[in-house]
Amino acid sequence: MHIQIISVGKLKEKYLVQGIAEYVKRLGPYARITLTEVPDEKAPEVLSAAEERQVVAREGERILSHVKDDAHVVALAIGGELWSSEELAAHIDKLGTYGTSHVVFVIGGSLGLSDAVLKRADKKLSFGRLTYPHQLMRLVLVEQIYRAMRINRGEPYHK
Ligand SMILES: C[S@@+](CC[C@H](N)C(=O)[O-])C[C@H]1O[C@@H](n2cnc3c(N)ncnc32)[C@H](O)[C@@H]1O
Repeated sequence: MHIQIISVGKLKEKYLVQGIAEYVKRLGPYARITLTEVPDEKAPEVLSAAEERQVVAREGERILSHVKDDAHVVALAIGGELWSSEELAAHIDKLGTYGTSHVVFVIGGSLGLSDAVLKRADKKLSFGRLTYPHQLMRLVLVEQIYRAMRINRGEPYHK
């Protein structure tokens, strides 16, 4: 299975770069993982609501330009469905069983995801009602994908 993670902005923090690289390495035997970073829209700190919508829409267009038509898209959204790790594992397993070979996880930028991206998403997944910084979210997500793969293979991992 090809798992692609699309996120907004260049990852800068060294500890996040290293943590993500570690989980991508661990995921090697389970799936092909690709990380796609789209540029964030440069904007002043203070924006009107209309300007914020424009920023999010532009970032959304960049995200969607990397989404293939046949890909199954899971958008990370605070208001999305709440799944356990086992439910995420079961979802990925089911996709593989029914022949989906390309799964895309999408993480928004600091202002979130556009309506167009949310509309394209096949699933909206919430990691709870807390707001995570978008760069940290990438590390949390790769760990959960790794956990899901271990669950699906029946392999031991931290409870
Ligand atoms: C800083 S958050 C954006 C906050 C923005 N106000 C919103 O409501 O989407 C950046 C991105 O990280 C992801 N994210 C942050 N917290 C999340 C959570 N609890 N569950 C799922 N995704 C989350 C989402 O993809 C979000 O677009």
